[in-house]
This record gives sequence, C-alpha cells and structure tokens, in this order.
Amino acid sequence: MSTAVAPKGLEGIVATTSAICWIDGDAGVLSYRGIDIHELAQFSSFEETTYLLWFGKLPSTAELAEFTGHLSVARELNSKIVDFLRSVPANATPMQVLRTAVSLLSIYDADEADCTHDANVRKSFRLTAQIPMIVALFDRIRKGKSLVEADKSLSHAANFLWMLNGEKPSDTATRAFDIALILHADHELNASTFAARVIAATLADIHSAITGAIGALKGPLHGGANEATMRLLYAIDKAGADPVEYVKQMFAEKKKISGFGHRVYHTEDPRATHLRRMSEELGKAAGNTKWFDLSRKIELFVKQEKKLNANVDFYSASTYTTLGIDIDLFTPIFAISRISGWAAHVIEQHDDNRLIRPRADYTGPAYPATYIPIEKR
Ligand SMILES: CC(=O)SCCNC(=O)CCNC(=O)[C@H](O)C(C)(C)COP(=O)(O)OP(=O)(O)OC[C@H]1O[C@@H](n2cnc3c(N)ncnc32)[C@H](O)[C@@H]1OP(=O)(O)O
Ligand SMILES: O=C([O-])CC(=O)C(=O)O
Repeated sequence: MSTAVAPKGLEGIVATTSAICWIDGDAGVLSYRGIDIHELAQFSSFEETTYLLWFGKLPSTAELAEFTGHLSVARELNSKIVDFLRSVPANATPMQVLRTAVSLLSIYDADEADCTHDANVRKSFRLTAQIPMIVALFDRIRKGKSLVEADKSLSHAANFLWMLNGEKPSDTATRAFDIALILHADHELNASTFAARVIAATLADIHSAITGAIGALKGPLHGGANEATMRLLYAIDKAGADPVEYVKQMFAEKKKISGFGHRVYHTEDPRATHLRRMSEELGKAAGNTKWFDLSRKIELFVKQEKKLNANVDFYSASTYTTLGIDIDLFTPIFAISRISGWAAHVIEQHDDNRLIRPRADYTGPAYPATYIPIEKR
C-alpha cells in the first residue's frame, strides 16, 4: 500500500473514472458528456440536459417527448410529504426541510431498496420531479399561502416558478431559470456529488445518497455560497458602504468573499459568464441594475486584488434576487438542478460499484498507548 498522504482536501486527486462530466480548469471548459456548457446553455433545456446526463447522448425528438412526459407524470407528491411540510416549525430553513423531505420520500417509494439500473432511473425521475415541488410548496406553506397544483403541461422550469409564485411565469423568467438549471446540473466530483457516490458505493439506496448530497451542498464553501453572497450584497447595501472599502476590510480581517475562488477553475468559471450576463440583462429588463452593479464592482476589485475569479454562486445571487426569489431558496434551487447530476453519478456508481474506502495517515498518540483505569486518571 502507498504510504504517500493525499494533499489536504484531496486537491488534484483523481478518485474515480466517470463518463459524465469533463472540466478543464485551466482553460475554463465545462462539458456534460463532452458537450460544451456554452452550447447547452444556448440551445438546450433542463429536460434535454438531464436526459444527456442520465443516458449519455442527446435524445431524439420522440425520446425527449417521452422523457419529458415521465418527468411531468412524476409530479405527484405523496400527501404524507405535504403533511410533513405543514408540520415544520416556522423557523425551519428550506434546506433543512428539503434534506428531511427527501429522506422521508424514501419511506413511500416502492423501489426504495432496489439499486438496479432501472429502479434507479425510475427513482431519479421521481426525485427530479418532486424536489422542486417540495421547495415551492414549503415556501407557500410558510408564507400562509394556498398550495398550487403542479401543471403537467408546463416545462420543468416553468412549473417550479408557477408552483412557487402561483402565476404563470413570463417566457423571459422561464428561460432564465431554465438556463440556471442547465448551468448547475453537474460538476464532476464536487463535494456533494462525491458524498453521494461514497454513500451509493456502500450499496445504499439513491434517496440516502441524495439526502447526504443535500447536506453537503448546504455548506457555505459549496452550494450555500449563493445565499452567503446575497447576504454580503445586502449587508453592503444596508450599511450604505463603498463595496471596495467593505471588501478591503474583509480581506484585512482574513475573511473569505463568498462566490469567489474555486478548487478546479484557475480562470473564469464558464457558468459565471452566463450568470453575469443574465444578472445584467434581467436587471435592465426590470429597470433595476443595483445588484448587478454592486456585484460587478466587487468582482473587479477581488480580481484585481487577489486574482480570484467569480464562481457559479456569485452572479446566481443577483440573478435570483432580480427574479424575485427569496434568499433562502437559492441553495434549494441549486439542489433542484443538481439532482440531475447527482442521479447520473449514483446510477453510474451502482452500475459498476466498488466500496469507496480510503485510508487516513494516523497522527494520534503512539500505539500502544496505556489504558488508565478511570479511578486512576
Ligand atoms: C458551487 C461551488 O461549490 S463553487 C464554490 C463556492 N464557495 C465559495 O464561493 C466560498 C468562497 N470560496 C472558497 O472558500 C474557496 O475558494 C473554495 C472553497 C471554493 C475553494 O477552496 P480551496 O481550493 O480549498 O482553496 P483555499 O480555501 O485553500 O484557498 C486558497 C487561498 O485562496 C484564498 N481564497 C480562496 N477563496 C477565497 C475567497 N473567496 N475569498 C478570499 N480568499 C480566498 C484563501 O484564503 C487561501 O489563501 P492563503 O493561501 O493565503 O491562505
Ligand atoms: O466543483 C466544485 O468543487 C464546486 C462547483 O463548482 C459545483 O459543484 O458546481
């Protein structure tokens, strides 16, 4: 066995083979099944992108229609989940609720323990269809609003906005949201996907893997950074502060600026390119570019001062805010998209499984340390 210790945080370590997502962090390239993210953002839909991630190829018209049909038919949430959403204390966060609700879904899933390829695909349809419903319904319940039925004729993106807001979304909002879903759908062995694969590799079911992945996504070093970014923008705005001075002070205090830096990209995150443009365009269309302008000032300063690039989370904050979405829904929205990638990775893991179990370099007291009886300590 090799005695070399992997770098802290497993930086640069190749931990598995995978045919799903390829990233060139130096060139700023992201591709799903070899197709560049810029092409997918321009031409694809979340449904088509999810098909690509799960089945490894672009669908024909008939295949896409069948896939979209399966996804919309799966927009049926067990009433026990709705009961749970109604029972949650008012101060629960949507991420806590989502994590718990996904775990609860497994109890009512007929295929729960079946980890065969076909069962995993069936469960992936249900998870992908129902995660946005959980987020939208919980938001309405906590606000005392009436619940909105899923509309099976709408696209995945439009149905979420419909169930969240109770009004049919504009084409602009639907397309912006659809692009955001495409951009967030997969990202190789990011922390939450790695967590999902580790769980799946014990031959635990997909709901267990996705519950763990949601837990990993929640952290502010990962998906939680989109919420943390918006909290920073609000704090600067509330204080009426100069953003450059504010961020300078954060650097002086050795604080990290949410939405900047990346383990893999050493150049522009290709997803940030789209989200920056969307943030600006949506702001202009709404007649309010305040959040975009503030974000841009911060971005230019952080880049100049620390050579750090904005990541996917930075401009998604101002984009979602301009779309009228509440701050604590940002990370759940990340999960609404990333379920497609998580599912693809769990399916791939189960299709060719081996337990994931690395070693640790022990740094504790030397063996054999003496066991001292409690009365003598
Ligand atoms: C969807 C996603 O998960 S995208 C990432 C979302 N997370 C964030 O935006 C949180 C802020 N960013 C970060 O914390 C980091 O850049 C991470 C977690 C994304 C990547 O982390 P790592 O590759 O482990 O880099 P690490 O945290 O070791 O940083 C390396 C150096 O850059 C600095 N640095 C990295 N990111 C930032 C930041 N956002 N603000 C200020 N300094 C930073 C670190 O302080 C460190 O400096 P030092 O060497 O002087 O101590
Ligand atoms: O890849 C990562 O480490 C984080 C990331 O950008 C993502 O999950 O989208």
